[in-house]
Amino acid sequence: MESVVKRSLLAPMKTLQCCVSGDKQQASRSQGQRSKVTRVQDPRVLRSYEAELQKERKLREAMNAKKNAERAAMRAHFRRKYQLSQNAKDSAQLRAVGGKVFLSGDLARMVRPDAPEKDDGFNLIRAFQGLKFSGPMFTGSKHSRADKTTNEEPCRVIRRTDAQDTLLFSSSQCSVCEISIGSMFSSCAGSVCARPHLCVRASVCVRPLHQSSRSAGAARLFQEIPDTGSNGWMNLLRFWRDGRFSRMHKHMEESFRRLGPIYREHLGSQSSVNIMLPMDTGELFRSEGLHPRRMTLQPWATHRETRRHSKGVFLKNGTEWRADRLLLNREVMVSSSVHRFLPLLDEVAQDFCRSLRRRVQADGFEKAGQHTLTLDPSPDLFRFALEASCHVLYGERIGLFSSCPSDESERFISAVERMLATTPPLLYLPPRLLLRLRASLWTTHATAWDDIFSHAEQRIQRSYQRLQARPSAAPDCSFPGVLGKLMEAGQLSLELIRANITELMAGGVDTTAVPLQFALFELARNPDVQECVRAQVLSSWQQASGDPLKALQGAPLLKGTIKETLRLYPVGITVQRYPVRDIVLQNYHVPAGTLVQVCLYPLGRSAEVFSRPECFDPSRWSADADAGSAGGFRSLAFGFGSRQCVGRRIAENEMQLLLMHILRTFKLTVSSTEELSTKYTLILQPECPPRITFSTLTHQH
Ligand code: HEM
Repeated sequence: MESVVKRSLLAPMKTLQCCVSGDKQQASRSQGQRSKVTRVQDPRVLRSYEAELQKERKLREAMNAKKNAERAAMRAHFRRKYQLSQNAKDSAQLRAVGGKVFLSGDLARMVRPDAPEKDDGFNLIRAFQGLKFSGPMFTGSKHSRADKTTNEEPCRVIRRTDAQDTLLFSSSQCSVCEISIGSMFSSCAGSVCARPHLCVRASVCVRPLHQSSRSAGAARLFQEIPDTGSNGWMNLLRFWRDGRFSRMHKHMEESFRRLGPIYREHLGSQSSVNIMLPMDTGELFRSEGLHPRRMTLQPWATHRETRRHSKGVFLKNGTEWRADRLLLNREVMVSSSVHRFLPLLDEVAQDFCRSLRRRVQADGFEKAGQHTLTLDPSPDLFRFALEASCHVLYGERIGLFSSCPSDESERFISAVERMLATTPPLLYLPPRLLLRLRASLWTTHATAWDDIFSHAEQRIQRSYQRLQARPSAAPDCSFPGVLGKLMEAGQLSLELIRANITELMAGGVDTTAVPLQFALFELARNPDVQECVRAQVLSSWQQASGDPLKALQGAPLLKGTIKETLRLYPVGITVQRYPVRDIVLQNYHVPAGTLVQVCLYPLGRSAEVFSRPECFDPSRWSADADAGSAGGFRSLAFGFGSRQCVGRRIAENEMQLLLMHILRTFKLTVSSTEELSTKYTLILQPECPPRITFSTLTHQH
């Protein structure tokens, strides 16, 4: 019997081997042999084995196709994310499995990091996931007007009903996968489904992450959300009359106290839904779409349009924004770029401290070898921030710590201040009215921007000439600044480089100089905290042997100090988004396209979100302490997702490095530990800059 089986199997096995190895000669040889063998074998036995082999082959092919499709789906996902052209092979591999790909746990998590565990890291993969996980199609709700206008249709990832850790890639209209599988879903009524693993509605029923979406059926009407007054123009008049713009953050805090965790506000031409709780922010974040949009700063946009300047990432939207943003990320957000500019920031921070030390020694009073001087550090901090920005962006120092800094720089600093202060009152007027409004407010605003542009223009010209003059034969390896890198890359037109660099300049000075004032004040009025941070800084600095990156990594309390400062004094008091699908917040239905603002000032001071919110405690952000807390969406000063602050890495490192060197050099004290009054001028700042006492440490470390 054994010999019969062996003989009958031998030929087909050989044929198969030859097919796999591509050995034609051997294949034809074995064909010959087979004809010999089959002549002597029972054809029924042979057919049955051949059928078995055929089945096996099909199974293997199906498994291979599945694996290929899995890889193709991942490749397609990243291609779309990084805006690379699609690949026909990937599409074919996806088509081979009918557009269905079940991703295993790790891969699924890569494309769908539902709830960001950490809210402070920039992760290209996470930030540009660009995937929608639910939407009207999935929740069964009707498409809203705004939904129809949106032309984004990213891949959909749906949680399966029958598997805990598996995701189904579907692609009904997906431009990546190019496969139409609409029919797969259309026949299903949802409740009784022959193919529950393919049923969209069934998937939604078990989505565990969108608590609020689950209650969508019972959600209350949008109009039922409490508001602060239904007439936007009356409200705007009241704001102007009472000068309430400068107390916007307090107004928000008070409105939440009065109306609960969600309310609507109508101001002039703008209406918004205001929220603050992390669970609502999470829901908003998940619905921001591939091209997240913020509220347009209309006065800024009108300036660009009337002066015929291009817009940079701050003012752009859609695919244009994304294209510029990906190029900027490469130069300022990814870790290789941080390595490039960190030494430049460190150099400026060290120079600042040396110059301040000289001044304290020269002008302060001395006791037992310790020099002490009380001063308002804000003008110096503005100069520091400008010097640091220019060094990173243009690759050149502008000498602001010298005894007579240039008028040009002082003019720039004052222009940014004027531009910021005149923005909020102009923010809620329609653009046409802005243009007609030849009032001094608009003129002040527009000319402030003109000054900012002309400063940037001069710097750009200078850097351009410097780059041109670099000998091409022996290329200078030094970092040419972000501007130089963008020029070298040659992917953005000069006009777009100018637009973006000007925005980076305008956005990069006050935003860091002001939190530094608050940080110094809080460290000075919390001496125990100051000592803790200093102890960590000194030990880390010693171990890092002058390497700024290592020094920062070894002193996480510095990062905690910045996060804690921005919790209490967020530079921008809101982060705004227009959800691309209908969502449910606090059990109210919020249609797609509604302006939703996360109010950071009330969030940072909420006892519901932070324990002892009034305490300045950098250690609350340490990994251990944070792990026990309610999770993400609590530290949002830089915004979130792919549209988060593009200058974040510059800002964080710049501020941490300066604090590090100040703590190594000085002891900080304040005469009064009273709360600082704050005002809102597009950014949150102290009403009166705090005076800080700097005392030199006897042994500088
Ligand atoms: C403590 C310092 C800073 C804070 C708190 C801050 C905060 C923010 C916030 C909240 C946003 C909106 C993000 C969102 O919508 O999710 C933003 C956007 C932006 N920031 Fe910052 N920022 C800071 C420093 C900087 C610096 C130093 C620069 C330039 C070097 C900069 C340039 C920008 C730009 C260009 C955008 C627009 C990004 C986009 O729309 O793609 N910021 N910033």
